[in-house]
Amino acid sequence: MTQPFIDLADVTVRYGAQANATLALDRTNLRIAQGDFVALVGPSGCGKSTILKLVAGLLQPSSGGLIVGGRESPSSQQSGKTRIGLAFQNPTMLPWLSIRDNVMIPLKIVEPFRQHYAKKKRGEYAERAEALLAQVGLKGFGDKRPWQLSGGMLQRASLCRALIHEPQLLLLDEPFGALDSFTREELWSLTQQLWMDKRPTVLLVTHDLREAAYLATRICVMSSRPGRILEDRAVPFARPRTLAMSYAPEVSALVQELRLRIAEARTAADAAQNVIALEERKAA
Ligand SMILES: Nc1ncnc2c1ncn2[C@@H]1O[C@H](COP(=O)(O)OP(=O)(O)OP(=O)(O)O)[C@@H](O)[C@H]1O
Repeated sequence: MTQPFIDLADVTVRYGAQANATLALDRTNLRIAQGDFVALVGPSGCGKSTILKLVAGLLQPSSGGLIVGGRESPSSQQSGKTRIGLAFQNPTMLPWLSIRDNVMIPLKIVEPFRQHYAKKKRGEYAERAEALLAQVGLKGFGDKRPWQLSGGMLQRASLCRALIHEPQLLLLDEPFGALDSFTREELWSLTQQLWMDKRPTVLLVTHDLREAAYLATRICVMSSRPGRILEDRAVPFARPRTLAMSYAPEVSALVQELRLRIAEARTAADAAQNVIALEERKAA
């Protein structure tokens, strides 16, 4: 890989005061090239969202080096230089705004869009929001309020909001986790389409291994906390991938291998925890 777009070099993150800090990441390394689609999977609490927060500039590493968008260590001010789109499991929409205005929020905040927002661009931006809403199947819903939409529709709108400012980097934290399986699979296709159109760099946190195999070009499996990348797998399947392909034997085999790897990581962590508990009981 030439200059990576994202580079975590021996990154350690501790939460809380030194005496009883939680070690979330321990000398974690992860390099991602521009335009790549990387899925982070691993046991619950292993530090996946912590990596997303670091990359978003919401959190600083306790030690180690961090490059985002080719620049070092993004603070919340610096991360403004890389346009970032975010979508989470529960899309938070401002209830007093229409869906269109919710989708347009990044354009009110992120430069260079912000300086044009109040002037002539307002109408142009509204058209852009409408076009994106139509692309995700929400044509005609721009005037509705968030409470008038289903969970799946809100998640589609939240993807539009994440993409409206044409981010170079898209951070997705279990964005489809709360949806029924039909809606989830529809949104996988949509996400693949949106990624293929604009090719942002994507970092997806998910517990769904079939989702990771369908969407990602690489899947990184993390160890139990403190998290490290245990395995970095290329996902070689041709694009555009279809839902039928996600049930193909080679995809199922990959999913099964990843499942076993995560189960091993959890068992190793449980065993280590038992040893610590035994030592503590002996010492007491
Ligand atoms: N603000 C915080 N203060 C203290 N501990 C935290 C904080 N945020 C996260 N942690 C702890 O750090 C560890 C990693 O958390 P993180 O949310 O990154 O894990 P995760 O892999 O995303 O979990 P999940 O899959 O359950 O969403 C967990 O043990 C968590 O309890």
